[in-house]
Amino acid sequence: MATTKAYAPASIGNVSLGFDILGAALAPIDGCLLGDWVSISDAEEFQLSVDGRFADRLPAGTENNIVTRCYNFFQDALAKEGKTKLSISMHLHKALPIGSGLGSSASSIVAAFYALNEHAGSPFDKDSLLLMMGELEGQISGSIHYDNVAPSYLGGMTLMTGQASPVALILPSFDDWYWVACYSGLSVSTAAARSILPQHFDMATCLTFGRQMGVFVDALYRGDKTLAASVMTDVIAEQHRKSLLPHFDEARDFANAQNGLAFGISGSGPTVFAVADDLASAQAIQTWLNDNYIQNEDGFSHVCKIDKAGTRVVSE
Ligand SMILES: Nc1ncnc2c1ncn2[C@@H]1O[C@H](COP(=O)(O)OP(=O)(O)O)[C@@H](O)[C@H]1O
Ligand SMILES: N[C@@H](CCOP(=O)(O)O)C(=O)O
Repeated sequence: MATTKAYAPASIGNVSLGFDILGAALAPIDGCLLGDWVSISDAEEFQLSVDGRFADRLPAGTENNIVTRCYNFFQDALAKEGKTKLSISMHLHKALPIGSGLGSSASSIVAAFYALNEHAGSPFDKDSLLLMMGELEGQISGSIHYDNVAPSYLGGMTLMTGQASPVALILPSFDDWYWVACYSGLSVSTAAARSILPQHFDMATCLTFGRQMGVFVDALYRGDKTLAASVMTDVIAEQHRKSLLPHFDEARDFANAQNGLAFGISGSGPTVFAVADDLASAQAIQTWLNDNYIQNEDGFSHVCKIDKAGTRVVSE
């Protein structure tokens, strides 16, 4: 029986400075897989089975799982192209907590579409698949944004173009940067965390947002780490969302005092991330976050590098 299994890494949406347009995929330095995986097998009838640490937090009912929606969307897309529909069953390994700010729904969506496309013999190109992924992410989080699906799919640090092709660009990143990601164990709904944001921003904020993005991309291409880190601040969402995150300001103060280069909310939180360019600082920040930011037994942290591979087929 033919089986296809795809893994899609966790991701940091926004990376502080790029609300909805910048994201980064994560690879823990201890080699563990931080992301969901989806496998597909030939079958007469569609079924979705689930397992994994956070499977029991998924909504009840196969039809309410985003993976089932991906399956239906993909089958319709095949039919529109005049191609034969798949006769399969799917399995989701749910490793990422829901509402964590680690791109949990995106990880399931990316792994599902990637596995479906591979299993079907790759009928859709990267941009077509990304547009499908963004559409499904939009259905679940309230509006289409690619800053989790694009890095999880393509790998690296990705910038959204707003164009149909290419949907996203992979930016250079610094190989010596460590990204400490700490999930507090609380759940913050992305849709709710989006609904508290203002719909309009003043001129000064818009100018800062644009300047920071431009400077950041230039600094990445020139390898200027100090300048790149100096513009990694969030003028859009952080001031509105940090009240949902107990100990956020103390965590930032500790990271800054520990040679941290940048600190912010991962996606819509409650995960926070800190960047350091030496392992000792990254580990000191991780220890503090473990002791002070984690709120319950669901919480965890990882010291990561950027995952440059993105989603990939993995063996059984
Ligand atoms: N496979 C899945 N993975 C994650 N969330 C799912 C999945 N299937 C359905 N959902 C639902 O989608 C919503 C995702 O919430 P959201 O806050 O966007 O999570 P995240 O920020 O972790 O991606 C939740 O209501 C969750 O129950
Ligand atoms: N740009 C989005 C990112 C949401 O990421 P998630 O991991 O919390 O789903 C936002 O900030 O709303």
